Amino acid sequence: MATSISSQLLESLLTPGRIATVLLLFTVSSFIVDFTWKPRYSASLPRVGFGGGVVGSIRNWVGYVTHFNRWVEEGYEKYTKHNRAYVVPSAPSRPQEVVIPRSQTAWLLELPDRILSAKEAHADLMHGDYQFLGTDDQFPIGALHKHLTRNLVGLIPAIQNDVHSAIDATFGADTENWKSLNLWEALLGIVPVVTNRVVVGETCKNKEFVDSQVSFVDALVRNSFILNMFPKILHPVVAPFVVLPNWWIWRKSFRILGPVIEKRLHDMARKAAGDAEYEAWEPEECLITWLIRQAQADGATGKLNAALISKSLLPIEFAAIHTTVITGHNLLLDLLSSDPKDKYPEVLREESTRALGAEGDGYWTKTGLSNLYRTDSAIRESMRLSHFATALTHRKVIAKEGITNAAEGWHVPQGGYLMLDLAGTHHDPDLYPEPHAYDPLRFSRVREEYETRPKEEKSDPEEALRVKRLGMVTTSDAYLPFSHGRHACPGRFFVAHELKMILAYLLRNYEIKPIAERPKPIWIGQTIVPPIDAKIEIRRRKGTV
Ligand code: HEM
Repeated sequence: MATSISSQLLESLLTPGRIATVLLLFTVSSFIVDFTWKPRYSASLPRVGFGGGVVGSIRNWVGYVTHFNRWVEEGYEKYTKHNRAYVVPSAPSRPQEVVIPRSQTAWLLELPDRILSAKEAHADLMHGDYQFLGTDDQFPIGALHKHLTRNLVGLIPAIQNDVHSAIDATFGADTENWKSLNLWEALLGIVPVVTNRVVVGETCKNKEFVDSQVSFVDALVRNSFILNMFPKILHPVVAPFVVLPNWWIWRKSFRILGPVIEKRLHDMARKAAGDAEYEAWEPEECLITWLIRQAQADGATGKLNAALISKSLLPIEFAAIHTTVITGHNLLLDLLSSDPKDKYPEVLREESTRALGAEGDGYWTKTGLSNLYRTDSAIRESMRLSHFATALTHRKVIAKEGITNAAEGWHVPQGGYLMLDLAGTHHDPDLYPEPHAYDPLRFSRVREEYETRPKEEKSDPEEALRVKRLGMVTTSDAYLPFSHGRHACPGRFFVAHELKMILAYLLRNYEIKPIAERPKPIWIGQTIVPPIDAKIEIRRRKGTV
């Protein structure tokens, strides 16, 4: 009798309508709990968006997807330009952010990590605690900061070979017929292979492995978007399910990479133990080796584990692959849709032919690549104009007491967020005349004009420094695609080499038709969805095969 009553009760409770109502109530109450947990900012800070309170917050969450850029544009004119901070709404699961004016960039970036954290901000944005399968991303980030740039010169020939073979395989050798190719897919055939040269060395030639890393990053971006739409309080329940594809992809890729790492661990251990057989042996320079070297140097034997090392590569694959693909995509779209009368692709082709000719043996050197002023400028200008996120510098307040800004007197409590507005800065006519035009020689003109001056007109050291700082890897408070300060992207020196070699090889070996109109991205919140349908028409130059 009791059993039949309880089963009747259960049946009546489990009607689809009731389940939907319960789920809806649960979600709404989770949003309310989330809302009450979010940090509150000083009332003295001005706001953009649809207003405060519960109704305003709900409108802001919905409006975030379509209105974020408009809010930041408005904030730039009203507040940033007048050296004032302001608050902009965020996605539902995230706290609102305080946008810091350019004049206070140094203040923001010089605060120590124990007060204002880049790590926590990155982890929250990408839900790294769930998505990177339980690894600490500071291990690979630290290793990359320390080892990448110092090993870059030695890696140039291998990177160049990878660039050439990946481009040949993607664009083909037909010198007669024009091929119409999807540019996004073409770049996905090139950039991940080349990028993986510094991550996994020779294994970058294993297509199945490289494809798995691209799938991992795709899953990461997708999951991040999904989780951003859930109240944070539900993440511990929802996230383990959302990130199941990450585990699956990692397991698949580990079948390929696991034996490579096991062997490297074995060989490096024998070398470190002074085994005579290994005296002349040197490990391949790549992140796998740098992680092992770092763990050996720190005496962190627990980190000398193949599974952990392979998981530690994942945050770097994320930081490196799509950022570079989008940047290359923007660069080619900007360049090919520039006015054909200016013949900019031809100008860059001529420059790289001249510079490579001076190298003698057909291989780039660091000096040769750094002499590509115009190519460097064309990339820097595209990164200025065609940014892929409204902001790329976010910091989270982790100090218990919060932070107080002395210049304006406002306070942000623990858990609050601060950001630098890249979009407004990059399009400010006071910093960049005609800011919405793609002017590929914007920076090289100044550098070249300076070089041609007689010696006596180059005696001002400040001016010399200012000119030198126009190269694409130099960050500043007015140029933020790689962010700025001590957490500025450590991969940017590699990216500069990679993109210059890609562009030089493409332009020297292929004809590409101009594009009549620059395909536009779609914005969702503060990031773009690139125009991934864009196509280019391309044909191998005669006499280059
Ligand atoms: C065009 C391509 C790239 C762009 C636009 C880019 C941009 C950025 C930005 C904006 C940051 C955030 C810094 C901050 O929070 O202040 C960053 C961090 C980082 N990037 Fe890149 N990146 C690119 C390529 C790469 C590559 C190829 C690698 C590795 C080979 C890499 C490794 C990293 C790492 C490890 C960090 C974290 C640094 C830290 O927290 O100290 N990036 N990048």
